[in-house]
Amino acid sequence: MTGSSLAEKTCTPCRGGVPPLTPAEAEGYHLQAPDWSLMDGATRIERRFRFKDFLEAFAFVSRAAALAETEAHHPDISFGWGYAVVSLRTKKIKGLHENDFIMAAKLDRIADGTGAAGQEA
Ligand SMILES: C[C@H](O)[C@H](O)[C@H]1CNC2=NC(N)=NC(=O)C2=N1
Repeated sequence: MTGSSLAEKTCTPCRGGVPPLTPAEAEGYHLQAPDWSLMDGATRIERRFRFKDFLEAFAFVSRAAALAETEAHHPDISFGWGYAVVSLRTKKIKGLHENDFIMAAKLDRIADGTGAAGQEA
C-alpha cells in the first residue's frame, strides 16, 4: 500500500501536549529522509546542503522561508558561500514531530530544484 510520501503531506498545526517522537519512531521517519542526520538524541534533524555559490545558497534559503511560512513550521538555517545547514525540531514539544520530516522532504525537493551542486549529510 503506497502511503502518500512525506513531501506530499502538509504540516499539522503545532500544538503543545503532543509527545515528541520516540527515538524508534524518529528512526522510522528517518528512513524516508536518509540524507538527514538524527541529532541530540533524536530530538533534532540536520542536513548540510551544498550549492555552487552564495546566491544559490541564498535562493534556497529564500524558498525555504516561504515554505516555512506556508507550512507554519520553521527551520533554523545557517548559510554562506556554497552551503546551507538546516536544523529542524518542533520547539513547542522540544523534540521531533512528523512535521519536521515533512519539512525535510519538502526542503530536499527545493534543493534538487535549485540546482544544488550535491548534498552531504
Ligand atoms: C503559532 C505558530 O504556528 C507556532 O508557534 C509554530 C510556528 N513554527 C514552529 N516551528 C517549529 N519548528 N516549531 C514550533 O513549535 C513552531 N510553532
